[in-house]
Amino acid sequence: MRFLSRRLVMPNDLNYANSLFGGRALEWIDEESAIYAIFQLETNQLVTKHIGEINFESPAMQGDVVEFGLETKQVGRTSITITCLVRNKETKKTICLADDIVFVQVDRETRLPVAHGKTFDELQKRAKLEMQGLL
Ligand SMILES: CCCCCCCCCCCCCCCC(=O)SCCNC(=O)CCNC(=O)[C@H](O)C(C)(C)COP(=O)(O)OP(=O)(O)OC[C@H]1O[C@@H](n2cnc3c(N)ncnc32)[C@H](O)[C@@H]1OP(=O)(O)O
Repeated sequence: MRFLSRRLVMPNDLNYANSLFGGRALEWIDEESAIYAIFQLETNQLVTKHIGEINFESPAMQGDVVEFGLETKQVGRTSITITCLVRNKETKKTICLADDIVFVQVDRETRLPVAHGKTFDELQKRAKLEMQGLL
């Protein structure tokens, strides 16, 4: 899993209990995962199809920096399934885990699913090269 992005928890992100609002965390997860999926599949014609179970494990407080770990779990014909882990940058404590986030490539005109032409192995190979700084 690669931690590619960070955000600062600001006053506007808090719930009545002064911790990070769950809805804001979901918004960030959707956005971070979409950006990751766009670069994995090399297309921006993606829609969020499904967000599976999300487990909120510990709160984030105002002033905390949270980081987003992203990983490709599965690659289908038109879809990609992503895991997103949000954790506290400093303590590394897990804030929440979204295990099944599915994006589908759709045709610009018809908005129906279309094949993206990528495979899991291909994406894994590319990720390895990126981690070695070769891409
Ligand atoms: C260079 C930088 C540029 C930056 C510039 C960025 C600008 C560009 C930003 C774009 C960023 C996008 C991020 C926006 C995120 C939203 O906010 S999108 C808005 C919310 N989402 C929607 O409105 C989608 C509404 N849903 C739909 O339109 C239709 O359901 C869909 C997506 C076309 C799919 O239709 P469908 O009949 O379910 O299709 P179907 O063929 O049955 O399934 C398609 C695939 O989904 C899978 N699937 C279907 N149902 C499920 C399910 N329940 N669970 C799991 N998988 C499922 C199927 O297994 C299949 O996968 P494959 O086997 O083909 O890989």
